[in-house]
Amino acid sequence: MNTPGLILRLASHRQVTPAAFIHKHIQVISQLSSKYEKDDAKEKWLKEQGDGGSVSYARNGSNNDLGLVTFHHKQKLNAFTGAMMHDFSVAVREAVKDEKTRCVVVRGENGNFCSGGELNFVERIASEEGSFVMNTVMMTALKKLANSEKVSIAVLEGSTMGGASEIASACDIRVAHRKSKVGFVQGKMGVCPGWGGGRYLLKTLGTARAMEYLATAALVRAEELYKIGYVTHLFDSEAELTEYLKRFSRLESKNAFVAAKRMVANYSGKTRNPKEKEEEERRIFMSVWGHADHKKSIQAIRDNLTRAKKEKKDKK
Ligand SMILES: CC[C@H](C(=O)O)C(=O)SCCNC(=O)CCNC(=O)[C@H](O)C(C)(C)COP(=O)(O)OP(=O)(O)OC[C@H]1O[C@@H](n2cnc3c(N)ncnc32)[C@H](O)[C@@H]1OP(=O)(O)O
Repeated sequence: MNTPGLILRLASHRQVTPAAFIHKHIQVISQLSSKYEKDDAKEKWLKEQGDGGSVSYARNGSNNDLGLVTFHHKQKLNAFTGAMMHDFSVAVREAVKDEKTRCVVVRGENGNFCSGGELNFVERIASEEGSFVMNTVMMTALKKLANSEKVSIAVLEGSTMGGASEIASACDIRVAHRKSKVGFVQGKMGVCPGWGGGRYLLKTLGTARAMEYLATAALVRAEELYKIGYVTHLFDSEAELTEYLKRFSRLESKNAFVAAKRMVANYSGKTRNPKEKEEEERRIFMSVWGHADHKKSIQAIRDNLTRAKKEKKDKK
């Protein structure tokens, strides 16, 4: 069956959850939570669903500050299968604990990010158990990525569809090929964000635009997303993207780099009351102020000023 036909068939499964079913879902969730107590049982179940494709983690050879999480399923525009959701969780764990890197770049192979859930896999796991396992595993992976001390950068190319927009939104930064598009199309399949990315869609788009895009299954061009700040950089070539990514190696002090990420996360990620956020901000600041890097940087700036002043004097 071709893609549109399969999407229509899946959409006909749409089931609005009337209030009466809420109780059933609460019961079902508690039964499934005991059945799949450990995360690895859920990841194993997804791996067993197979269906091709993989996700890898590797350090970026030319720029060791960057760790690369790559989706491999080019014949289906990197659509995510169960095996890929399993691999994504493993790759994110490896990426966030890699002591050599500062950033995690998330990208699809072959010039395409990801076209969402792989339709045959999605159809096969269209059950309460499937929704619980997929949602829990992907939510855990996205939270790990968003809350890590690494700066995460999604490189959007070709199509980013449905659940893939949730991965992109969970990253700190989104850069996009000028001709790429993002489809907030979960509703077209009769569902809503289900990869645990709902909170990140709101955080990055704002309530009104998230509502508009999700309610209309909007397919949005990168240039529009750049205008609203969802995408912070547009690129037209691989060389330009490589140059852009080098910017994340400029800060000599890794301490200061991590503090910047923690400062941003403090006010955006966790739900804390303002007083706790201020105390966390102070703790973050005090972790870098007076640090060896701080003193070294003061001396470096002083040396630069002296050198610039001398050059100006010599020119006269
Ligand atoms: C809760 C989240 C939810 C979930 O988990 O399921 C979602 O992610 S909902 C979103 C699901 N994804 C989609 O609805 C996207 C479906 N694909 C398309 O709309 C188009 O493929 C598009 C716009 C991404 C690209 O169109 P284009 O014309 O450039 O390429 P083709 O359509 O010819 O696709 C090439 C090739 O890839 C196969 N393909 C693409 N997307 C999927 C997919 N999601 N699952 C399985 N296979 C996919 C497509 O069938 C073509 O294969 P071929 O064998 O050449 O026909």
